[in-house]
Amino acid sequence: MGSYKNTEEYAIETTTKLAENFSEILKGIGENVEREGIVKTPERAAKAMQFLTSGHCQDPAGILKSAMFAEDYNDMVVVKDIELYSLCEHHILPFFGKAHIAYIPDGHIVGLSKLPRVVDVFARRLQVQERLTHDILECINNTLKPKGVAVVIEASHMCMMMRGVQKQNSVTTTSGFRGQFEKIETRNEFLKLITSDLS
Ligand SMILES: Nc1nc2c(ncn2[C@@H]2O[C@H](COP(=O)(O)OP(=O)(O)OP(=O)(O)O)[C@@H](O)[C@H]2O)c(=O)[nH]1
Ligand SMILES: [Zn+2]
Repeated sequence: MGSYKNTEEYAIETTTKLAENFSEILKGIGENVEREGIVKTPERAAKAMQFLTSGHCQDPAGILKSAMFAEDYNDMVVVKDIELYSLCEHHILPFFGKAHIAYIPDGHIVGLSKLPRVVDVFARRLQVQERLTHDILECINNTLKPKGVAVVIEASHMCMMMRGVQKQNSVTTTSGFRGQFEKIETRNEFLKLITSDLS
């Protein structure tokens, strides 16, 4: 009997192995792993890590393909302010912020919710912000095959805030553009829409 409601979502052998390792980490930082507050922490941390990296075994192209609809709409579709939480692969600390996505259909539109789902699949991996941006961009480009696609991510990195250089207010922006968004007017229209309140 698991003590967490999401137990069935995780491979139990992996949870067990990770929990053993987290227990060693706790000992390594001088904790008493028997004390009441943290006796279940190795298992909790294991499940949290499994959740935060669960995108490694999900199929983002399949998510898009599950809701593509033939539609004769040829203008820009923008979904902005998609919140994201990922882990930097250097320190395994969170980076978090917003993704903005646009595409121009070429015969097919995609269910709107699928774009944030694709963001989550790629964010729930060990990442760098640049690769996360390109993963999302290429997935949409190769699967939906639109006339153009654009992705902008703005994020803050805990490894630059809590430790290291300790800068609390820096925001990193990454972007990628394909197809019609490589034209400056189309790109500018998208950038204007994501910075306005009217998109
Ligand atoms: N380009 C890029 N760098 C990242 C990202 N996340 C973290 N980093 C950086 O990865 C780098 C790793 O540099 P190292 O010098 O090997 O690590 P470090 O000694 O912990 O570096 P400091 O963070 O400067 O203390 C750091 O400059 C981090 O800021 C990311 O998404 N993209
Ligand atoms: Zn980092």
